[in-house]
Amino acid sequence: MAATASSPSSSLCATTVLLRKGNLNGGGRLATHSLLPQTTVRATVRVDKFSKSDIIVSPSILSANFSKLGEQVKAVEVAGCDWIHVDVMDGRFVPNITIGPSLSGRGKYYFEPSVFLLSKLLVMKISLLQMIVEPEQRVPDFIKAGADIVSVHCEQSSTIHLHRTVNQIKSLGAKAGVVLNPATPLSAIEYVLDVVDLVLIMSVNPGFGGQSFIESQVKKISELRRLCAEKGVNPWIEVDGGVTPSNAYKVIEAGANALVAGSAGIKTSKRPVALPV
Ligand SMILES: O=C(CO)[C@H](O)[C@H](O)COP(=O)(O)O
Ligand SMILES: [Co+2]
Repeated sequence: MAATASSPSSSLCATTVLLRKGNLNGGGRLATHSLLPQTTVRATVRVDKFSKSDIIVSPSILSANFSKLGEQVKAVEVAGCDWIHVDVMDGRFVPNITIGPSLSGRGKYYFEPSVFLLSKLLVMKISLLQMIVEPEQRVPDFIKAGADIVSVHCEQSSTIHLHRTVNQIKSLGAKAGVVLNPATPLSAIEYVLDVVDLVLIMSVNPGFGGQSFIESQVKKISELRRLCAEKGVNPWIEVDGGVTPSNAYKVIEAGANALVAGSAGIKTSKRPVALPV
């Protein structure tokens, strides 16, 4: 896909409007999120409609201007992006802190950036990456808030019981992903490869947008693709960090079919644009 966003049409943040509507309508949209079966249907059906032979571009909100978050994510959706990438960082597993599910009763306050707010605003799928210690503690809240795909790091300093956490995510109705830091070998996830929906290769050291792509990860992507073929499984293979229009071909050739685009996907100083593939 290759698309350019149009400028958000309303001067009033669309997020605010949607959340007001939700509240004015007796909170019906809020109630949906407290009912697990509806959340389950939403997450699985929404993600399953995508073909793994297409390339998904997933802009990362880490590169957005958070004071204009609603406008900027809406613009990338209008541009034709299908998934939005949300990094949850706790300042412990990675040296940065981002957003939570919702700190104020599921979007009660319109100014609070949260996963709930994004899910109310967007039709786009929310692909959530938990770069935190003990992600299992937060899985239910993020799924209730509207995450369609929940990915957790495989490193022991984040997720102690990876297989259990993957099953937890799936049992709550979302797609489950596992994430590897650049230094982590594929052997760390081999034993969950038959149960995950997505494997994400970090191609920068996680924490910040705008870093340079670590070239050694291309080989890791092709090894992962080969390992999946050997095992007869076909998870999404996603790459995150330093992916740009000039190196996207390398990771696609290596076998990736989902690309996170931070600084290449959302520019804070200009009108947001989608990464051409
Ligand atoms: O996980 C991340 C950094 O840790 C983010 O997804 C980040 O937004 C990627 O940004 P860029 O494409 O600019 O490298
Ligand atoms: Co990310």
